[in-house]
Amino acid sequence: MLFHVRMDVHLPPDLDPATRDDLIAREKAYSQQLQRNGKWPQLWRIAGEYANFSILDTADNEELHRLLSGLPLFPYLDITVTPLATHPSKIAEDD
Ligand SMILES: O=C(O)CC1=CCC(=O)O1
Repeated sequence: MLFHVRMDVHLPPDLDPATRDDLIAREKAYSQQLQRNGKWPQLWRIAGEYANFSILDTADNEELHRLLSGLPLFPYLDITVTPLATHPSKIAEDD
């Protein structure tokens, strides 16, 4: 199942710099592992914002929730999820 996910990052301005760096490093490692195993096929920075648009590909809503709630930055994210369905006008890859 494909999901469009928007994540807005809201780190407290007074967060200890070492804690901030550690969170961001762990977030990167976590997301890159999911990219490598195909669960997170698209990750885009929204230009001009500390936010991203992502496509996640999970077996079901429960797996999506598990992956998102495991993000190291999860306590600092506003997350908006949109389920995706195939558009009837989309051409096949080989058309
Ligand atoms: O958009 C961000 O910076 C938050 C984030 C999600 C995956 C990642 O590596 O960073």
